[in-house]
Amino acid sequence: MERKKEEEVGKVSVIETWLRKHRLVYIGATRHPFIHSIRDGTVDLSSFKLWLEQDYIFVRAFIPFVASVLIKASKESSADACDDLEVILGGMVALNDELNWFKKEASKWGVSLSNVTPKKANLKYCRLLERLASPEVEYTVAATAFWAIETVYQDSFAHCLEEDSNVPEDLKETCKRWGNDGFGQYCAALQTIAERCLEKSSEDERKKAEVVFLDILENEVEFWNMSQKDHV
Ligand SMILES: Cc1ncc(CO)c(N)n1
Repeated sequence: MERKKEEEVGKVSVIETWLRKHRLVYIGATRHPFIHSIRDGTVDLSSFKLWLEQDYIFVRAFIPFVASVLIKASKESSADACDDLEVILGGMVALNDELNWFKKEASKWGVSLSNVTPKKANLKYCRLLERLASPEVEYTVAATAFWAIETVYQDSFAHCLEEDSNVPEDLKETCKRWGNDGFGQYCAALQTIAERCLEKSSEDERKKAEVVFLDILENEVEFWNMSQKDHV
């Protein structure tokens, strides 16, 4: 039924196809037990603090990756890519706010960010970011990765803000940080960029982007696991 309708309306986007094909992995990354525990208010606070410390390190490593996407966007010559630069630059500005937010949030919880040792899953994810920042990685692949990384957080934390949730008052700020509508629109803009690139790209490039998409989802699952593991 659904398929027939799509044929009438037009073809399904590349990203939509992936989301269907890899639905279980995507759900694993965006509906993780750690996220459920924030959503229902049963979260273990030492897990939350551990996540906060580790995510601060991740975000610091994320910034040079986003800068690399910005550089790639600036070299795109096609006319339809001219707005990409502004969207990505907006993302960089938001990351500056985010770093300040981490510092504020850490002091609220009595967490020190100055001497955090990155855990294995975090190091692994940061190394993936480093590889993806390389000039050899095509803009399509990098833009897809960027979209996926932001979207996992957006989808996860927006889930925590749904009406039937029971997020503790002092964790609402965190959920809003990534779950708010503005961040949702930003992720939609990143999706538009990635999708446009994917539609124009070669089969080979599209395949590479799909592999990276899956790699990111798996790293996100491991990142959530890491936050819970030592504290269950
Ligand atoms: C692990 C991780 N993934 C995605 C984001 C989104 O910025 C983040 N802050 N941390």
